[in-house]
Amino acid sequence: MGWQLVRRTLVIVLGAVLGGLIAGSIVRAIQIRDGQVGLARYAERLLKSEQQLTEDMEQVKAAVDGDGLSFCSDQELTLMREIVYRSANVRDLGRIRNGHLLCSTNAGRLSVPPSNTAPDLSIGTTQLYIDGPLLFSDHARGFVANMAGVSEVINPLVFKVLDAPPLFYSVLLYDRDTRVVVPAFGHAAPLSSDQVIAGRMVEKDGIFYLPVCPEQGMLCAVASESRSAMLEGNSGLVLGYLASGALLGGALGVIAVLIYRRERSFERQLRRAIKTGDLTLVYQPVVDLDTGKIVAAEALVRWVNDRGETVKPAALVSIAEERGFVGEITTLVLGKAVEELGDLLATSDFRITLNITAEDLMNGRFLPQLARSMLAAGVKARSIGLELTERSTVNQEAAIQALSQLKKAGHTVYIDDFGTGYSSLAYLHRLDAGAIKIDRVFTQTVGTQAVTASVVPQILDMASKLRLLVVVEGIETREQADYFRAAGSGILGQGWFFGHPVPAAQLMKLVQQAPETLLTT
Ligand SMILES: Nc1nc2c(ncn2[C@@H]2O[C@@H]3COP(=O)(O)O[C@H]4[C@@H](O)[C@H](n5cnc6c(=O)[nH]c(N)nc65)O[C@@H]4COP(=O)(O)O[C@H]3[C@H]2O)c(=O)[nH]1
Repeated sequence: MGWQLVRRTLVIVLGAVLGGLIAGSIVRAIQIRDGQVGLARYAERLLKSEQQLTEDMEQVKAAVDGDGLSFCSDQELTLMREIVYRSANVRDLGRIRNGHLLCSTNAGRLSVPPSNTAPDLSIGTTQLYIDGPLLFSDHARGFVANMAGVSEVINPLVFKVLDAPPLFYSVLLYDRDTRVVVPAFGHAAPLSSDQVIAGRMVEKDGIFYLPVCPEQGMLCAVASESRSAMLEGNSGLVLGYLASGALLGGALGVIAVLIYRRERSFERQLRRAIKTGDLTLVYQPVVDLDTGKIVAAEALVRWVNDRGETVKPAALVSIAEERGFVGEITTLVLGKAVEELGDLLATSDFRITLNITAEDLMNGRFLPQLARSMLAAGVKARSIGLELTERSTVNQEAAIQALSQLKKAGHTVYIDDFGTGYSSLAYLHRLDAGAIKIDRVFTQTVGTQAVTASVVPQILDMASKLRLLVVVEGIETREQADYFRAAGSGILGQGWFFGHPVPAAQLMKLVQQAPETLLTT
């Protein structure tokens, strides 16, 4: 009892821990997704700033180019100073002739033009210096764009306003012809030119980088944020998720324990019912379609549990199979069937069929038990057929061996629910089964347009070639009965049209009655 309590508590605790873990990973995934959405929004803002800078630089150049004043004159220098004063991004403005800077707003007219150094990047006629020397002081350096006729020094803090830790930016120069990308402003981004141009999110060393390059212009941007920063914050929400996950997991654990207990109690009740013989049998008539005579019956188990509920046989058989005691049900059914119908079987050609499982086939006890029961009741082997689903014969070699033993003993083996499994014709031949029971899904297609209807004639044809007895299951209408009667001779039918499963006494009465004119002439 103590151990059981420990086990149940463990299941619930495990459920809670698992639930917490699952919720935790869901929250993390949500946080990362939200973080990436935020990063994309930030990248858009960077792009807008880049566009503004590009437009500003172009307007400044156009204003100087078209000023109509004489080159580097006092009037032009005054105008250029006004332009710089008004510009948000340009900090110094100069005039270039023959590749040499001849005057600038900061330095005035230059008697000796400064010597030219190699640019970091040349795009068309524009030469770009990321960290170029500035004229107003020996140590001053900055971003310089020398265009045809005009030189512009850009405010190094132009993007600084966008720095919003934990979000960081990098602005890069982009030469579309050579597909080369060179970092210019902001933080370093360890991406190759191709990665930047591709514009797809990349994660490197725990940092997400989102590059964006506009369709035009010479600037690209990369927005970045670390994974850990994305996962930080909103701890209330995270804790909430974790707690609900743990709660849900715990609740699932409780449900699992309850289901287990229910199954255990179901199993206990069933075992008790088998011991006390509380399982009963009903028999469903099987009719020769040619004559309308009841020639056989299928034994079907029935159980009303402690609560007065009728339990479906498929459910109790599957629990018994799962827990390894289905053989006890087979033994009980065999004993009851022989006890209830032994006289009829011993004194006539009437047959019954019993459902058996793969476990019965393999356990080695079933066959001798069957033989003993028949001997005691004076029943011949051909009076007892055994039904096996295709599923039970999956273990091919063992099934073939077990089936051949049954056949040798004189029993007919029926492949139940035929057509719903995976038996190939060749396999069926190797199994050496004597009969097939065509599943009721095929019977239902008779008289309909269902595609499977076309399978029925093929099954019948194949059965006739292999000399297999055919029982058609689930006949519910006269039309279905007529169809199969017309389809060949010697076919047997079973279904509500001929009769529901009934207790033994009622079956005996039905068998003794003259065949009803169930079939049309
Ligand atoms: N819709 C429809 N159904 C019809 C008609 N005629 C008969 N049936 C139902 O179809 C099932 C035929 O049995 P099964 O294919 O061997 O399928 C059986 C069999 O596989 C298994 N079973 C029943 N009794 C036993 C048993 O004693 N041992 C074993 N191992 N399995 C059993 O449980 C399954 C279900 O049995 P049941 O619920 O008794 O359901 C029975 C029967 O009541 C019809 O015209 N229309």
